[in-house]
Amino acid sequence: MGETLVIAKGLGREFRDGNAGRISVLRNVDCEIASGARIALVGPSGSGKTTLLHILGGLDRPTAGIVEWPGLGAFETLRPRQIGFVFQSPSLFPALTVAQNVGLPMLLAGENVGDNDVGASLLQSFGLGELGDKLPEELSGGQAQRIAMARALVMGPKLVLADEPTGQLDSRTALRFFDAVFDRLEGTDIALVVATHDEVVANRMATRWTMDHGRLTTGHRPGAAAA
Ligand SMILES: Nc1ncnc2c1ncn2[C@@H]1O[C@H](COP(=O)(O)OP(=O)(O)OP(=O)(O)O)[C@@H](O)[C@H]1O
Repeated sequence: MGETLVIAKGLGREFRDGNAGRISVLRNVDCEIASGARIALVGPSGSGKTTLLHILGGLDRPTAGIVEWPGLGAFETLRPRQIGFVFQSPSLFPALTVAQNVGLPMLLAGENVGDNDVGASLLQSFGLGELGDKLPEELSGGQAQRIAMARALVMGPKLVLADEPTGQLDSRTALRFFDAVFDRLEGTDIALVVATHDEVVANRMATRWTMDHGRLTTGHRPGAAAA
């Protein structure tokens, strides 16, 4: 077991609904992410997966329970340096080229982007090396998602939280993409949590978390291919 990066206990998240009532989206969720983890987060639409990822990434606050980042330092420095986040919709900036989108976290962190060799090599290993000069409007949805993953990895974070990063790819292409992602992660301690509806992708991860009506069951899959 690696270093504990994130730990959550008794998480609850309520939202107001349209009728001035409240809906409970997360209920008493306990979970922990260790360095090097490969976790698939599965569950039906609306079960609370995105909400959990946002809280684990410090993008949203729980209404009950606690979340802490013992292995990732101060809250203010979590992103983009410690946590790379892939949003369900890839959210690339339309006026920036693919290469500029991938390099954006470095720019925001005050780093010298220069030729951005890391970004270029990420694009290359994801089979997107030819797209650096393209604008987002010229991409397919699946390409945009993979570029968002490259952007999440460019700072060398300790944790990547990815919300349906292959939702617009067929299972075979998604698996090939994850092979490339695992190759990039080989020899690093980077932890990966992927929300997915794709069983083929989920089975590639060592650990499965299952969300059902806001309740989370965590479990290890001893026979899984990835560590
Ligand atoms: N800001 C919000 N205000 C009110 N309700 C919300 C808000 N965000 C999410 N919800 C509700 O919380 C529930 C869980 O949403 P969430 O996006 O976390 O589910 P999900 O499992 O990621 O779904 P999907 O697989 O379709 O992406 C849904 O019923 C959703 O409508």
